[in-house]
Order: sequence, then C-alpha cells, then structure tokens
Amino acid sequence: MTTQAPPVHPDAPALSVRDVTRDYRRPRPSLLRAGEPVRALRGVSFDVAPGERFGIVGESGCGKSTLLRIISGLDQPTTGSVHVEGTDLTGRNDRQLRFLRSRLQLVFQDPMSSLDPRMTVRDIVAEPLVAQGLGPSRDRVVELLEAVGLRADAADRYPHQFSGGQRQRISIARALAPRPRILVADEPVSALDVSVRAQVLNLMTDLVDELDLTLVFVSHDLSVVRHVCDRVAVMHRGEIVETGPVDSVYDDPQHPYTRTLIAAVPTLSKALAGATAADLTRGEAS
Ligand SMILES: Nc1ncnc2c1ncn2[C@@H]1O[C@H](COP(=O)(O)OP(=O)(O)OP(=O)(O)O)[C@@H](O)[C@H]1O
Repeated sequence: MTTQAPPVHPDAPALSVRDVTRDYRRPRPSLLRAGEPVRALRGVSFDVAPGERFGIVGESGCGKSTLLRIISGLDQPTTGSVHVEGTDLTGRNDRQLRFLRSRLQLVFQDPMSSLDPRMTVRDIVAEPLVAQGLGPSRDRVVELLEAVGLRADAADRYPHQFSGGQRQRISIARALAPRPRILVADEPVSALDVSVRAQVLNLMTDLVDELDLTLVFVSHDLSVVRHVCDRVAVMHRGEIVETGPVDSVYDDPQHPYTRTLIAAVPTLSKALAGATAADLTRGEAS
C-alpha cells in the first residue's frame, strides 16, 4: 500500500506556524491540589520558505522541544495552526499525518537513544520506507549510506558498532529515506564530540543543498545556527522575541534577550575555523 498524499500547494511556505500556544499542567503536588498551569508556547508565528535554512535558538526550557513536537505532528497546539506545504495539520486525520511523515523528517539530538540497538543499520534506514508501505530496498539503503559517507557494509552492523558521529550519519540516512522535502534537526550535534560536530553539520548542509530541502534547525548554540542557517528566530519563555537574517540578528540584535544570548554562548566558530579542509569533507566518516 502506498501513501496517497493530499496535493502540495506550490506557492505555500514549506512550513507556516500561526499563533501557536501550548498549555500544560505540571504534575499535582498532592492529591488535593491541581498542578500549576504552564504556557510553554505563547502566540508563536513564523513562515519558512521552500529551500530556506531556518534556525530556532533559545535556552533550555524556552519551548523549543514543544514547538518541534507540534511542527512534526507529535503533539497538538492548544490554539493556533501549523501548515506543512499548505496542508493544515491542526486536527489532522490519518491521511494528513501520513502526508506529514512523508514530507517532513526529524533528526534527533542523541543518535544512541533514537536508534534501536537491536536493529541492523539496514533495518533502521529502511524503517520509514516500510512504515509507508514502500518496502525495504537494498539499493536504496546502500545509496543512502553512501550519501552520508558510510560504506555499504555498514548495513549489516548494529548502532553500537559505530562512533557517535557515524551514528548521527545513520540517523540522517534514515531521515532522508522517504525523500522528505523538509528536514527538522533538533540539536543534531550537541551530543557529539566537538571534533566531529563540524563534519556532521557540513554533511547535513551539503545534503540539504544537493537535495534542495528546507531545513529547520533547532539549537541552544547561536554559533552553530549562524554557521548553518539563513534566518533565525530567537525564543525566550515560549515566545519568539526576534526573527531575521542571521547576520543582522547576530551583528545588530534588537532584543535585550538576544544580546544576552549572543554574549553568553560558547562559539563553535573557533572549532570550525580550526578544522582542516579534510576534516570538513563528508568522506571522513568518524
Ligand atoms: N509534558 C509536559 N508537562 C508539563 N510541562 C511541560 C511538559 N513539556 C514541557 N513542559 C514545560 O514547558 C516548558 C518548555 O519546555 P520544552 O521542553 O519545550 O523546552 P526546551 O526549550 O525544549 O528545553 P530543553 O532544551 O531543556 O528540552 C518548560 O517550562 C517545561 O517544564
């Protein structure tokens, strides 16, 4: 069975988030008292154009994970709407959810916990294809492994037999398997050794360019976002306080919180500047 997607709206933004709020309730402190309400997202709105690389930055607890869960259809907003390529995902049905999964794929922070240790790399990479009823294709798996700088014989091995950087390459291969149009990366290099972060980032951005993908890139580290993205949204306490092209936000921040954030984050730029050209090629699959 193949997935029959609703028509893609050619002029629509790749992703459109409108006035999204998300309320939670903290756990009950006692049997007699209700948990405190928490507003994790407060009227979040932005558009991401097709082919754009859009960064979302903010400190821990600002609502980035909540926003990503909503964008990727794993959670529903309390109010507001999310459109992926013009299709409204709010109050979606199964058909729309299948459409979303075929168009938008996630790369998570920690490849060790997001890859099933009992599955071979072949089965991991083929999983989204099987989930869509497309069946595992040996050639497609090899093509994907090679695209992320791994050898074909990686397919018969298990995640624990790889380094952290290689495991993240496997995650990227899996995300690309169903030929998505939008890649959503949630802190994709934060769990990796500093020495391999640049390689994985460059691999990801090269593939985004080659495959003409839209990238939504979430990080607490502004220097990584500057390296990767065209435009950035700065989140603070559930709100977007500033949005703009990376250079203008970094060189001339308007919001006091953005200024504090820019002053506070450690820089990856030094690591990137110090990396040799060979380090930065995708062939160095460490
Ligand atoms: N399921 C939940 N129940 C109650 N409160 C929640 C829940 N999920 C998130 N929150 C609260 O919502 C706010 C935003 O959390 P969220 O995890 O989205 O932030 P974050 O920026 O992704 O942080 P981190 O980088 O640490 O994951 C926090 O105050 C958090 O405690």
